[in-house]
Amino acid sequence: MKAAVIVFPGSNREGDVLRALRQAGAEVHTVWHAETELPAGTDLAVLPGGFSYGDYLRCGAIAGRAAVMGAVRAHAARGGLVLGICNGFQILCESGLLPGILMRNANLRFLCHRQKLRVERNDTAFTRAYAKDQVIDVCVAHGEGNYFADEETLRRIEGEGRVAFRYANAAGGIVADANVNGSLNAIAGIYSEGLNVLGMMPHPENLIDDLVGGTDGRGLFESLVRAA
Ligand SMILES: NC(=O)CC[C@H](N)C(=O)O
Repeated sequence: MKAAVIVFPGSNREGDVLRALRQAGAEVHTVWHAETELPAGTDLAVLPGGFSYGDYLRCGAIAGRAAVMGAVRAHAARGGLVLGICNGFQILCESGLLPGILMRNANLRFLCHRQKLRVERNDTAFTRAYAKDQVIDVCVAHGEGNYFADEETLRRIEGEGRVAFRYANAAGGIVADANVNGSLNAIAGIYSEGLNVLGMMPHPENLIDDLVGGTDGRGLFESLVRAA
């Protein structure tokens, strides 16, 4: 599997996601935001976490209009896989590749801690290595992760089974206490209509090694390598 990790000025998780992809067996290339093409034969484009363009305007707003996004959009339109994590999710929403928007966390604080997620479905390229409704441990690290969409969009996303992950408690319960940033319907990640684009706020790439606290994040990268 060939993956292209896009780097913007201010990205800071590109090394983490590169390591997670390599560990799962992918061939990984980094691509600077000013490029207008992805490496030939790219299966997966990854928008990593960070603070692209210093989070000016809104997180991801400037990166969403970067030159490389034309190539990412074309890749997605061909059915190619795209993964956006945290700032990457914000960029996907800002570029129109995914519906809705990420607002300031409800408590107006930057959140940085471990968090449980419920895997809503396991029949996509991103989640085959997990069980449906499995509760996984991930890390959250964001100031603007409060997912919002208008009523009709939300109904469509839910109706089409496009919620990938929800913030949950350890038993998989979707409860107010677990919804750390106030997202609508506790949404932590969503798919595109074709299920080939995934944007998610938490960081699975930061739990891929027992040495740093766990390996629940590995399944996502293993699923992608298997799918490709
Ligand atoms: N870790 C990240 O990608 C952070 C995303 C963004 N800068 C925020 O604070 O919301």
